[in-house]
Amino acid sequence: FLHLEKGEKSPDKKSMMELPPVTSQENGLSQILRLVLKELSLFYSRDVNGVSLLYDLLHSPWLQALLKVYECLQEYIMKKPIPVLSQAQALSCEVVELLREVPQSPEVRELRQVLKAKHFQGATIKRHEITGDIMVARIIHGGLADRSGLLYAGDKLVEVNGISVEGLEPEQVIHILAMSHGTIMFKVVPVSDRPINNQTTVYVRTMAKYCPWEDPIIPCADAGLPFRKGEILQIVDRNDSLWWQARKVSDFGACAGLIPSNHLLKRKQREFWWSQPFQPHSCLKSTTYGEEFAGYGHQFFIAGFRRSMRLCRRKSHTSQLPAYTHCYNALGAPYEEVVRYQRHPSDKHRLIVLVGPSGVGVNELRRRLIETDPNHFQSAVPHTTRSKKSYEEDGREYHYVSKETFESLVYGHRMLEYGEYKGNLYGTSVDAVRKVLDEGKVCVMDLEPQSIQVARTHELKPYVIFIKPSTLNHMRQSRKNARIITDYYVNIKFKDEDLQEMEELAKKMETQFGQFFDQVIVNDSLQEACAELLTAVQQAQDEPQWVPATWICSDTEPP
Ligand SMILES: Nc1ncnc2c1ncn2[C@@H]1O[C@H](COP(=O)(O)OP(=O)(O)OP(=O)(O)O)[C@@H](O)[C@H]1O
Repeated sequence: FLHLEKGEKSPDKKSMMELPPVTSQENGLSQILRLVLKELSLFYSRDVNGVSLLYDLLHSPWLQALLKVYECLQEYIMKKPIPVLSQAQALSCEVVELLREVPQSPEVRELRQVLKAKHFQGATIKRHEITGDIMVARIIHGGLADRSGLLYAGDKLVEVNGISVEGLEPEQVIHILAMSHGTIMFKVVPVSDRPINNQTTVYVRTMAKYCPWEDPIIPCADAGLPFRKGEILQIVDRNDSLWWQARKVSDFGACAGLIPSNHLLKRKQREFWWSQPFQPHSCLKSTTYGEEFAGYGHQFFIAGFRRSMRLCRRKSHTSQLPAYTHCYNALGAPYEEVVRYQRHPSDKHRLIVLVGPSGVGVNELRRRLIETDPNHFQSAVPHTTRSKKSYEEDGREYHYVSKETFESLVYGHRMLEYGEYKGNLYGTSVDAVRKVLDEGKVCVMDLEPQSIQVARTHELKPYVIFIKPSTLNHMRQSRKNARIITDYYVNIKFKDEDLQEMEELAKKMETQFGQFFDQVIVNDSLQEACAELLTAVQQAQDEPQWVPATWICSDTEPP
């Protein structure tokens, strides 16, 4: 289907010798076929056994098309050295007409689409700024042109299907291609220095979303690769400093598409990315906080299930504090280089972080996970500046520290997350998490999404699971008997607006922090969500996962 003619090169003499002798058009196979069909038609009406079958077979359009193509190719060989493009064009039209009535196989349909795609055969064209020539701007990795190995970026386009492209606008050339049926022939003058792509491929996680059709500066939107936040891309070509080529690891069969380079995307980000500030959850706005909750009413005590921790998060002033500034720095990198990592059985476990809007069931799921095997799963013991109660034990419910000690932990960046509640400070330290991991256990904690960045370190290698609410209708059913934990004394039923708020907040969290989520679990049926959580946690520990390259090799440069 794709014929590429390069410059003025004559046909290969050796291949000519090996071909059967030339048949002239008049005595050609089509002529013989016509005669045979004429003979057969005489017997057709007499109902001679098998004649109708033979007639239909020889009369089929595909056989006639095949003969036509064969004869025409013989003709081209005769008229050496230059193939006759006008004839080729006429031939392709005739053959297409012949085959038009024949139902097409899916493969033929697909091929037609490829051939008619706006970035023809996986290449883009542009007008040379100085000479005005139509040039091949880039070859799309894995596309038809790339696989043919015949077209290169920088080749000058001279003719398309016999029509000179001199003086034409690139759009007009595309129009000719779009109007062409079947075979498309290009006449090109090859670029003198063919580029060699000797770059190593790099894998990245996208930290922003991108839609080529909404990008006014992309050279060819049809050749663009749209992506969501958090997708893993394989970057296959970085020759152009502004436009790279990449493909999704989730769709390896597809050919590559254009994506803005790191440099370009950063520039764009400065213009319009992350313009919406994160809205903190307001579910508890009108709640009067009571006494903090201890023990959570369960048979055994699990550290880290402090209601005060969750309540103070919502009132926290964390974004003003130094520990949280990393978050904004990291958002500046549009692509994060990633590598495949599988924890060695002798390595420490990865930290499991659960994230979700208030009331979605983060703590319920965490508690149930720990209950499945309390010797294997554990929470980290938080710190607090409030005084110890008579029934409490230092290092079990909390680490009880002075305000000065707590603040020194904060300013020393030792706190993963912290906040103030009723005049006391509460927080979880890196050391508390490390203690669980050092004991060979899996540390499971919940974090506000703004704090994920702080936990994303080479040491903790957090695996982040987003707990997502199901649809409103489902939640109205499933949360009938559930209680929102807002206060020590009053556990109120979920109202419709609480559920709506949960849904809205979940959307915002996904939009703003979705790039950090390794897994998303919809908490519809508690039992199913628990089973999914257990599987996800096991996969995080025992199966290969994409992690930032800096966690594995500390000297990795950003792509
Ligand atoms: N899938 C579910 N089906 C029914 N009830 C659920 C489900 N998930 C959680 N719940 C209930 O919803 C209530 C709130 O859950 P939970 O306390 O775990 O929320 P949370 O995400 O930790 O939010 P917060 O931090 O505000 O407490 C609890 O009563 C819990 O038992």
